[in-house]
Amino acid sequence: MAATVNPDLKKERENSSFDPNKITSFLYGGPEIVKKKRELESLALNDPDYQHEDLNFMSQEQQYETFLKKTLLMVTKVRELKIDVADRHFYRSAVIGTNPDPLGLHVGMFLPTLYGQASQEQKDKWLKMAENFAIIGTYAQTEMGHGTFLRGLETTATYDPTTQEFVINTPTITAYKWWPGGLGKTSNYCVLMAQLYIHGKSYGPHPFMVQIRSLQDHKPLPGVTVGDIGPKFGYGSVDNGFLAFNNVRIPRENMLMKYSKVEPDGTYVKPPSTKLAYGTMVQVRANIVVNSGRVLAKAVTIATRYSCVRRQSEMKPGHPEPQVLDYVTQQYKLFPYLAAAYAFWLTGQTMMSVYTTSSNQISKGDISALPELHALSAGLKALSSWVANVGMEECRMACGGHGYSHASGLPRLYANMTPGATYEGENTVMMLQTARYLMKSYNQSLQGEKLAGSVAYLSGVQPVPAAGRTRNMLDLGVLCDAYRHRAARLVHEAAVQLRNERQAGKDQPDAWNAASVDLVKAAMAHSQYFVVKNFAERLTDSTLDSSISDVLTRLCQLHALHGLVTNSGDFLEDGYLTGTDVRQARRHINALMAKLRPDAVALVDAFDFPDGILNSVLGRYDGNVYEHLLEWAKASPLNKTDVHQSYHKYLKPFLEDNRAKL
Ligand SMILES: CC(C)(COP(=O)(O)OP(=O)(O)OC[C@H]1O[C@@H](n2cnc3c(N)ncnc32)[C@H](O)[C@@H]1OP(=O)(O)O)[C@@H](O)C(=O)NCCC(=O)NCCSC(=O)CCCC(=O)O
Ligand SMILES: Cc1cc2nc3c(=O)[nH]c(=O)nc-3n(C[C@H](O)[C@H](O)[C@H](O)COP(=O)(O)OP(=O)(O)OC[C@H]3O[C@@H](n4cnc5c(N)ncnc54)[C@H](O)[C@@H]3O)c2cc1C
Repeated sequence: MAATVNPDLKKERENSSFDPNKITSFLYGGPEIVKKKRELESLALNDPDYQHEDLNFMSQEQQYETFLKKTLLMVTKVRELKIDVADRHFYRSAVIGTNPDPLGLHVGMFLPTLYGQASQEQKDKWLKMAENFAIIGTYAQTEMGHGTFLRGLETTATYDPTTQEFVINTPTITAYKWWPGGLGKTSNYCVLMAQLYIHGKSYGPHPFMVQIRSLQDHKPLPGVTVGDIGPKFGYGSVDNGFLAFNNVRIPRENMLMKYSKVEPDGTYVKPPSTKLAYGTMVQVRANIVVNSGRVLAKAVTIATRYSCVRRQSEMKPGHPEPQVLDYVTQQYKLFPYLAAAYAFWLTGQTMMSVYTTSSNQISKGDISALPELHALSAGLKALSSWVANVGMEECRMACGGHGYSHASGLPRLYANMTPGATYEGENTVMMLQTARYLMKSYNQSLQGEKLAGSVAYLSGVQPVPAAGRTRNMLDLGVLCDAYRHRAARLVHEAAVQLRNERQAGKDQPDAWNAASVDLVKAAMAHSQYFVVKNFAERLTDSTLDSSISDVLTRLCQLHALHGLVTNSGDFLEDGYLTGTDVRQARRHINALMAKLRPDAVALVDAFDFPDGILNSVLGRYDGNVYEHLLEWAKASPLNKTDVHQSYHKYLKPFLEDNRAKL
């Protein structure tokens, strides 16, 4: 086995213009954090207790069992090692890689819902148990018939004042809870979203704490039907489940009552906003923005390293085969996603800081930040997960045939991450939520109100510049202005279209539906402007070393220019940019790619994913791809014996029969 680094990758690293550690430090928030991250990762990756056969060689049942064992062990070890809460994600992501785990919903939604929606008494009662995994819960909201439309949920929680209980029921097949992670086999509790009924009146979806399995033998409690929904596109390591109730009674105190309340006599106390019950989803959407950046970073790390190791075809007659990354078309496949990975990594950080500030404000009772937080997180969640989806697939195809093998890590990455476009709010639906906020804000600005936050720019649409003006299309200020203009114009045009539909006689919902393609386009442009502006602003950080600010600036320019060229119609339509500007933009892209080429490997190294986390033969740090491909294939279950048992069962008699008939 080759112990040395592949010479092509070695040369790439020697020729880069900067030290990748500096960018790693920038991406993670300083050298101390990077040090901690690396320590925790190597602790997890070198722990023999976490080793197991490749998941790709396992059935769904084996994957679930392996991951259950592994995540339970992780919980115990995190406690023993006394890892700080703030650092746990480093350890966790090294243990689970890019696979979801059966406790993911407990940590990611069940606990956050208790923190965000439970009253103090309820926290006193359940938090200690939940935080210490004495109970395991999930977030059971989606039903077979309704995921998007929460007001359409059919599960009922009917208050019975005589016993001071809620009676939970699943009135139809479509009311079965369907999808919640960890529900199928793992959880014994859940936060259940159900329609609250009091004295025959409906109050809409509310969260309830419901025990579903016995703490003694893990059997479903009386009246509870629960199980696994079966194999999926990915997510083999998680037991997504179904759940139904038949007259299951829970105490009144089990409705999560931080905001809405039901008094013993059945009096309903309204929350300051009914949407506070949707708070956990907002948090997870903000997290998806962070994850999309990371996932894209993983995919481009794999494809970029491999493209330096892979040599193919003859570029110049008689010359050695070039590294495929030297083909400019290959650069055009990968570098825009390299730039997008950086863009979303940084957007994710800003999104999380907006989330933290706003949610602190909200939990103190000031809910004024809620609409902006919802609109921003919905739009960025949708944009980032869409780009990650397309990018992961582009990276897979850029690896040629080997990209299709599970050895590349890319099919599994894709299958596990693509639902980010669907769960936690289907992307089109999320863009329409952002559009709703944009339309409201736009109308407020028409009425002379001053707008703040991400929509402040809607207050004044910039005029189209005079013809003949030349621009420097590499100037980040010019690029931000162009994105800003496009967003403001598309918001304006969607608003005009809505108004025209109304004037043509449609009611508001029909007009909204008729204008919805343009509304999504406007929300997309708004979100893209946010990402480009955020990237450019981060580069103004005066502590940035010039060697890295130069290369990061190129990435930012490439990100903005690539988006501009691929959506050029939007910028040209009203004459804001000219054909010359777009032509210039295309030329700059080529020049930027040529400048980025020697830094490509260093730029992906800077994401600092150890091999154990990347889990890809093609993306290995040492580039020794071919010998490990062979080793990986040899470990495949079909190769455990030279002659497979099916030969004796089927092939042998078939061949013998055919030979006998000759
Ligand atoms: C689509 C909507 C937003 C529609 O809700 P609606 O009540 O019909 O609302 P509407 O009439 O369109 O708007 C009414 C109003 O509510 C606002 N709003 C809506 N959601 C929020 C929020 N979260 N925070 C703050 N405000 C919110 C809207 O902006 C509207 O405001 P407005 O009237 O315009 O002032 C909602 O139903 C929804 O959020 N659906 C998506 C469901 C979802 O995200 N499910 C996630 C399940 S858990 C999961 O998938 C976990 C996977 C994790 C994993 O496996 O890793
Ligand atoms: C891997 C995975 C894990 C999940 N985990 C959980 C979990 O832990 N807990 C949980 O509760 N749920 C979970 N879900 C469910 C998930 O949240 C829902 O699937 C998601 O919210 C989308 O809802 P839906 O399935 O009803 O899609 P639908 O709304 O039926 O979407 C179908 C199509 O209709 C369109 N559409 C729907 N409404 C509108 C509209 N108003 N305007 C325009 N177009 C519209 C959509 O854009 C989409 O194209 C999970 C799902 C997956 C795939």
